[in-house]
Amino acid sequence: MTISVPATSANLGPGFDTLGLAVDLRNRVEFHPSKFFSVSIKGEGENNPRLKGNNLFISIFNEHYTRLTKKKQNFKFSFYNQIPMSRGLGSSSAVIVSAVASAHEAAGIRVSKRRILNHALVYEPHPDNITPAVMGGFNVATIEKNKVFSQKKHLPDYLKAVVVIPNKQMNTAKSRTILPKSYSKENAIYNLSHTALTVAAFFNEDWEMLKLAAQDRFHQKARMKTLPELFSVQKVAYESGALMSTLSGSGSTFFSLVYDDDSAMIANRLRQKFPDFGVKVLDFDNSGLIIER
Ligand SMILES: Nc1ncnc2c1ncn2[C@@H]1O[C@H](COP(=O)(O)OP(=O)(O)O)[C@@H](O)[C@H]1O
Ligand SMILES: N[C@@H](CCOP(=O)(O)O)C(=O)O
Repeated sequence: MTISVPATSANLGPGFDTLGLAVDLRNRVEFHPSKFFSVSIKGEGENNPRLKGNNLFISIFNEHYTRLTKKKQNFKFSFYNQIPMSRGLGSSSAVIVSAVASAHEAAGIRVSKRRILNHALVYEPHPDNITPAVMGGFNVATIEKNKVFSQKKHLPDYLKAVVVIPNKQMNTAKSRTILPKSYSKENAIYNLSHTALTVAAFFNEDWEMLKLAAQDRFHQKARMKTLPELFSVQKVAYESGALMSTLSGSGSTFFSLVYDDDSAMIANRLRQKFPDFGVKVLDFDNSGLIIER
């Protein structure tokens, strides 16, 4: 059994805790029942001994497997990770979603993606990453009565993501503590109207509107100040023709949406200007959670 989940870029500027999309960088896990518990990791996290034991995946998997089967069973898990940790590309959401989905599969219980999403919400209280991780594509999401309500837009092939990934880790929980405790009415209206315009631009495929729409007064500036080169990354991305360029999740990755035709040129400019940062051109992912039986 193989389960895979894509990386995500959340917020997309003004849509704090609300907007997110999936990119084609996946964490994959294979597992089967075994006499002894074992974990092997290839890719991201392979040199991290903490992940070989009771990591976030294992604890969520065990919780759901025991709840569903009322049994204890050892498994052999093999992880193939492409999503860098604590860089704003939704590594924790991918792990949470894959653990919930894997436990249901291991228990022989088939459930809808919506059900898996609602289980994932227990571990990640904002829906902007877990929704595209499960559904793929661009998503707008909210929570009502502990359930996620969302709308998805399929992203076309002629768009690409260019991500600039610094070495610096930014833990999401920690990076939420540096945000203001409250916002003025003026700034609330600013973000509300810009989020609405961003959503409309995605659904109407008005990509040229995104640069104006995707401006934020809630979280980006405070977070980018902790790694000031990110202001220059955004400037270079826009000067090179990016359609939108925003902090990815809580950072440190910077996400740009670009036309496919411009993607190599924009990525090369960013590589030249920021040789210490990783730069990748990625397809968008419209599949989300994939279960291969
Ligand atoms: N592949 C993984 N296996 C196990 N746990 C992981 C993995 N990736 C991320 N995590 C967990 O998620 C945490 C990172 O979460 P967070 O700071 O929200 O990063 P991100 O911005 O990438 O979602 C890690 O400290 C670890 O606990
Ligand atoms: N809305 C959240 C998104 C966090 O995304 P991540 O990829 O950094 O986990 C926030 O901005 O805190």
